[in-house]
Amino acid sequence: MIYTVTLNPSVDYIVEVEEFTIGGLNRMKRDMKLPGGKGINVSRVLKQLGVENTATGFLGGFTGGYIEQWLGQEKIASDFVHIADDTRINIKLKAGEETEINGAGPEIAESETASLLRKLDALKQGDIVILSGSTPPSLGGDFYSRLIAVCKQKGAEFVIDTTGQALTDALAHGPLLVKPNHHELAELFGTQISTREEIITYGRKLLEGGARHVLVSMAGEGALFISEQGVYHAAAPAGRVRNSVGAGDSMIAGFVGTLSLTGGDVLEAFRAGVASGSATAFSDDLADRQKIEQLRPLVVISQL
Ligand SMILES: Nc1ncnc2c1ncn2[C@@H]1O[C@H](COP(=O)(O)OP(=O)(O)OP(=O)(O)O)[C@@H](O)[C@H]1O
Ligand SMILES: O=P(O)(O)OC[C@@]1(O)O[C@H](CO)[C@@H](O)[C@@H]1O
Repeated sequence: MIYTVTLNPSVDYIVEVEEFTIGGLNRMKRDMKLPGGKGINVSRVLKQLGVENTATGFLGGFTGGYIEQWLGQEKIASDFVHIADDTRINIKLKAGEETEINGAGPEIAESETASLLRKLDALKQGDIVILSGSTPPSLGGDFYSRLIAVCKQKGAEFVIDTTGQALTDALAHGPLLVKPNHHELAELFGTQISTREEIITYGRKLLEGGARHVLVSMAGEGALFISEQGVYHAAAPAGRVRNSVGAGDSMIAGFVGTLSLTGGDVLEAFRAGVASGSATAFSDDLADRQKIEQLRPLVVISQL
């Protein structure tokens, strides 16, 4: 079974204005309220790909209820800890460019933390746990380490999509996949990255640090895949970008879902990852199956 863990879900409030005036009254041209948070996005795209999975983490209040109901309508199995505080609302403002304002996240009580750890007790060998997104401040910086320890103890594989120290600490435990974008990769090493060669150099360091597979996404420039099998580039298919929120999560879903469906074909997984990321970038909501399948044959992979 594949599990996604979203410690800090969100209702993504996508707001489109013709022109944004700071300090003035802006009227929305269009708005959408979507379930969000990185692991939840991964779950929704996995479902589109026909990969059954269970979404877990913390949900609370009217916002948490909204997300749970949406997942239910899409027939995605969910097993969240219900918390007393409200799940956050993240604002995604579209005014030509995309501006994001993400909430810090709710207060999580110790008893709620203990409930999540108890749920993970059911993990077993062969399971894959996808740990994605930020951690609400009340959980403390090392919470992912505790979850990784449970995965290891149960013999489950894990994927981690987060930033900073939590990502660095996770490497030594052998994540199945890490997927920084090229800006996050540079930040992780406290450096500037301007060429493909530099991305490969720093991406290899993640592999040497313990990751089994490394994807470095580069938005419209596609992605690099770095693993023991070699280094590959995939160009992103061309299309009109509508909403790139969740493109990275879709890429993780495409990769992990296809790896699991094919029994380990990493290049097919890479292709599906890029197709899923781009399919989301070209959609208002996350990618659906039809769009992913349409783009899959258009992804050109070359070995470097
Ligand atoms: N403008 C775009 N055109 C085509 N494909 C895109 C575009 N933006 C994203 N993608 C696809 O999605 C993948 C992931 O995108 P990106 O590098 O933006 O990830 P990310 O920064 O983690 O995204 P996010 O945080 O918005 O979820 C890219 O490798 C590419 O395949
Ligand atoms: O604040 P975090 O947890 O880092 O990111 C949360 C978030 O920006 O990530 C998803 C897109 O990847 C959105 O659905 C959500 O709003």
